[in-house]
Amino acid sequence: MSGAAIALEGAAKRYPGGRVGLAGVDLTVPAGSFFGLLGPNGAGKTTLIGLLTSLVRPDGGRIRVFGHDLDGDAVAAKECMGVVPQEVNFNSFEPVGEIVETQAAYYGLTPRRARQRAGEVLELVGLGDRRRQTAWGLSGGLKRRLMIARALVHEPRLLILDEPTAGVDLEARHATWDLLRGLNAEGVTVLLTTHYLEEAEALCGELAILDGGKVLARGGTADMLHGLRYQTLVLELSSPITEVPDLAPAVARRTDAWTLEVDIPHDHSINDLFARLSAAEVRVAGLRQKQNRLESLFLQLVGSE
Ligand SMILES: Nc1ncnc2c1ncn2[C@@H]1O[C@H](COP(=O)(O)OP(=O)(O)OP(=O)(O)O)[C@@H](O)[C@H]1O
Repeated sequence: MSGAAIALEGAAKRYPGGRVGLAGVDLTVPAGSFFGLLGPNGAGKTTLIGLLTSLVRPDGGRIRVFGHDLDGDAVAAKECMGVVPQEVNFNSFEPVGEIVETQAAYYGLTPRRARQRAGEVLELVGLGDRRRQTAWGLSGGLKRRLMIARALVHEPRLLILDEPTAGVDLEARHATWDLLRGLNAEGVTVLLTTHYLEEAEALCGELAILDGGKVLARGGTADMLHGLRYQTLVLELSSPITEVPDLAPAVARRTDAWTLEVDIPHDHSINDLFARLSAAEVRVAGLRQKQNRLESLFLQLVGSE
């Protein structure tokens, strides 16, 4: 598949009170890609999704979905996309099957086709046997999956998910990852926002990093993460030191007699660091990461602006 699933040109949003949601963003999401939007709180990710789904009115710019302009051809654009919002937004007292069938009716499916299609998508997300239950009893992870099933009912070519695994347990997260990978392998373009770097790394072939309503960086995930030059570890020592050991290529700083901060290059192994510490007779009682990798990535990008 070629061409753009999403093309933003100068997409801008300023909220009442002056807060910048998006500051004139140009961004292309290729058809068939698995694309991640990353950024700290307030970066503009939800605003971007809001503009795509017409929940937020733009102040300027042009947005096209598979070539359909959201301004003039919104119905065609919306038929191409399925949306999974951040918050659960179905009636939990309704049966699972009806939640999906009602959505199908919005897209003009006949009742018979809606029932059939609901069965297919519920089966796909692992809720085939819950059709007659109310959504009330579903776990947080299964509620998200129900929203994915609902978003897929009209067979969209583009699936947009706002933090699809926020707050769900590890097992449910991995099940959702497998589901999304499968959809993408079948040709569905996937755009998601996430706070989890490991989620972006596990799923997304391409990333855009947003901050302050602007795209700070965009590229292939592997290339972007290669830009993470080092990670910083804080080592608590079991005996005090007076001199900073030479741990090259890692670089150590003494915070106090019992604490070392060590910058290790991303391609350097922790085992090697420990071998060097041991050779320097530095004994380590505990270790933690000073920043997580996502924070480091933001800091490096903001620092290099
Ligand atoms: N309805 C609103 N009214 C006023 N300001 C808003 C509104 N929605 C968002 N903003 C502001 O716009 C900026 C971008 O917010 P947005 O929610 O798009 O960021 P985000 O990257 O999705 O953040 P999060 O990860 O916390 O969801 C922030 O400064 C936010 O405070």
